Amino acid sequence: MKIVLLGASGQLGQEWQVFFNKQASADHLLLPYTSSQLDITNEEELAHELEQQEADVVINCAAYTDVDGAEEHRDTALKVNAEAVASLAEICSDLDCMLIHYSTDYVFPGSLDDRDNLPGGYPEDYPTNAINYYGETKLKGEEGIRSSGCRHLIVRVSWLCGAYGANFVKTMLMLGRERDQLQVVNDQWGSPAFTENVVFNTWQLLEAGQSGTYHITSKGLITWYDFARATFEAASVNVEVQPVSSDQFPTAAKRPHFSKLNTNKVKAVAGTKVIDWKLGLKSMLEELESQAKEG
Ligand SMILES: NC(=O)C1=CN([C@@H]2O[C@H](COP(=O)(O)OP(=O)(O)OC[C@H]3O[C@@H](n4cnc5c(N)ncnc54)[C@H](OP(=O)(O)O)[C@@H]3O)[C@@H](O)[C@H]2O)C=CC1
Ligand SMILES: Cc1cn([C@H]2C[C@H](O)[C@@H](COP(=O)(O)OP(=O)(O)O[C@H]3O[C@@H](C)C(=O)[C@@H](O)[C@H]3O)O2)c(=O)[nH]c1=O
Repeated sequence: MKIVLLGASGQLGQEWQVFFNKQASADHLLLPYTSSQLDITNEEELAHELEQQEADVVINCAAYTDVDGAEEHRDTALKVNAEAVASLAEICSDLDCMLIHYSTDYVFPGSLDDRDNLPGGYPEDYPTNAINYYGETKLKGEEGIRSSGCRHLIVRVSWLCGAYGANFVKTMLMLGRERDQLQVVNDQWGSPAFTENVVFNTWQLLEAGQSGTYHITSKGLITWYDFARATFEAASVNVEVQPVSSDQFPTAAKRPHFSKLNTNKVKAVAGTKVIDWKLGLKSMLEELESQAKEG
């Protein structure tokens, strides 16, 4: 199976490469492209490259992920997350290639009422209404894929964290080591998805011949404050963490009060594993520690 990986230098892109390196199977050939090797907004180049490669599967990890930045740099966010994704889907449809694409919890409205009414989280078919511009662009990307008619898996993840690239856990560890005190919001609820588990489960979905939209995240419901506290405890970082409300931590883009994704659909597919968030955090921190030891 020939697999093209787009956005290869991001956190999920790097995790896919680690996964294939560990698998080392002669049955799978992974062709990773960083943004400088292939810019997905360059439609002509994208079509040319995919035609040349005759891939069976394209995994799209490329995205504009700066949530606050998207409010200001609207054109870029729209181009990368929506227009380029729609073109990619058309190309995949023409080439009869399977497209695996990632989307976000921020496609949902994220109200506190939803937290009370949906204790298990948003199911895949719950009506979308994006919370911010990044979420809007990601939603348009999803719609572009569905209307292209290409064979696809759209995997929505939330609060993505892993040992490679930038994420909340790594930001907290950096800030926690620099400062004596931090303020972290305690009125936004959700659950982290860990890159290693996301890649594993996506692969299970592909191997099981699944298509359509799936949610992948961990078990549990926590706030960012809980997540920060647990990170410092597990990594033995001594910093005072103050819980604050969203109003006390203003950001350019609005964040949801609730963005838990329901994982019943993925859980029903044989071979998948939905892990507890504490276990995901532990194994991520272990991986970071072993990277630090290796220097
Ligand atoms: N991070 C998170 O918390 C969440 C992420 N997601 C989704 O998961 C997916 C993976 O996210 P994640 O790995 O964290 O993202 P990252 O920001 O870590 O990586 C995104 C990658 O996309 C690349 N990229 C950006 N623009 C282009 C372009 N025009 N052409 C080609 N590549 C480009 C970037 O390249 P470069 O580094 O050179 O800019 C980067 O390597 C995305 O679809 C994201 O929307 C969903 C929910 C949560
Ligand atoms: C750094 C920091 C953040 N926060 C808050 C801001 C925000 O509400 C929350 C998380 O901050 P981040 O900047 O990591 O979060 P954010 O960029 O919103 O993360 C999102 O990324 C995109 C790509 C997604 O798709 C989402 O699923 C989600 O993971 O924590 C604090 O309260 N204190 C802090 O010191």
